Amino acid sequence: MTRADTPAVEITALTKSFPSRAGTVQAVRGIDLTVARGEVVAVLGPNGAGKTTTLDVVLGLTAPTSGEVRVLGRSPREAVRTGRVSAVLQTGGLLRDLTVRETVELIASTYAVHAPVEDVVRRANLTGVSSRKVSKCSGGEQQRLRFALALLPDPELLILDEPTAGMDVSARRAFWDAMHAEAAAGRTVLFATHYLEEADSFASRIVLVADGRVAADGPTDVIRGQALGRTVAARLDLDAVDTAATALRSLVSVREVRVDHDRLTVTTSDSDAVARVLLTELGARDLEVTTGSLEAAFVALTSAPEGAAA
Ligand SMILES: Nc1ncnc2c1ncn2[C@@H]1O[C@H](COP(=O)(O)OP(=O)(O)OP(=O)(O)O)[C@@H](O)[C@H]1O
Repeated sequence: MTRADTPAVEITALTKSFPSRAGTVQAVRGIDLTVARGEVVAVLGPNGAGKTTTLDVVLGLTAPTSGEVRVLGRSPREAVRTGRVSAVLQTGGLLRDLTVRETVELIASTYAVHAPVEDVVRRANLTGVSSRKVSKCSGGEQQRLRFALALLPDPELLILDEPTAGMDVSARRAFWDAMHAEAAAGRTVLFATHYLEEADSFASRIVLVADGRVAADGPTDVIRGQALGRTVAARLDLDAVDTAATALRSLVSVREVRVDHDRLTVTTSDSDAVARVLLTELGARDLEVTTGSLEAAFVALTSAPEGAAA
C-alpha cells in the first residue's frame, strides 16, 4: 500500500470499558471506522454514546480494551508525537494571563518546525483579538485559539471533540468558517458533535454512534434523508390492516410500519408515495403526514438500532 493510500484513521473492532463502582462501563462496544485522507467526517451521537472515548483512543490518550487503531499508518501515539495529528478538545488548559498571540508563540516555541505564528492566528480568525488576554476572550475565541494551536505543527489530520459545545449560533458559525478553509485545503477532519445541523452543514460523511456502536454511516445527504423521514398515519378497516402493513413494508422508502388496532403509522423518506398508495390502493382514511424535527428524528435513529442500519 502506498503512503497516499493509507487511510487517515483505521479503527477495527474497537472496544473500551472502564471499571466503575457499579461494575464495568462499556463505553465502546465494537466500532469499525475507516476515514480516507481528505475526508471531513462527523461522529454524531447523543451524550454518552462513546464519541469522546473513540477519539481519545485515536489520539493515543487511552488504550483500547480490544481492537486495533492505526492513524496515518502508525500507532496513535507515534502519529501524535510526530505532529501529524492535532486535536481541539472540549477542554484544554490555556494560560489566562497570556495574550492570544503570546499563547501561540509559546506553544510554537515547543515545536522544532511549525507554521508561522502570524499565519496561524489569521487562519483561526484571531487577528482582531491577538493582543487580548486569554481571560478576556469569549468561549468561542478561546476555542479558536485552541484551533490555532492545533494548526501549528501543520497536521495532516485534525481531530475535534465537540469544538463548539456551549457556543451560541454566531460563535459556532465563526468557528466553522475558520475550519472550512482547512478542510477545503485537503486536511482530513474528524470531529465529534451532538448537533445534527453542524454535522449536516460541515461534514461530507456522518457516522452516527449510539450506545458504543455505529448506528449508521454514510454520505451526509443519505443520513439526512434517513433522519428527515416523515411519518404518515392513517386508519383502515380492521380486516385490511395487516395486508396493508405488509404491502407498505415492501416499499423501498418505508423504514418502519407500526400497527395499532385500525391505525397504521409509517416512517418513510417518501411520504407522497406512501400517501398515494394508502389512499388509492389500500382504502385508507383520516390520513395525516407529519415531519419530525431534525433533533427528534436523530433521537429516533440513534435509539432504535433495528430501524437505524444504514
Ligand atoms: N474514564 C471513565 N471512567 C468511567 N466511565 C467512563 C469514562 N470515560 C467515559 N466513561 C463512560 O463511557 C460512556 C461513553 O462516554 P463518552 O465520553 O465517550 O461519550 P460521548 O459520546 O463523548 O458523550 P458526550 O457527548 O457527553 O461527551 C459514558 O457512559 C461515560 O460515562
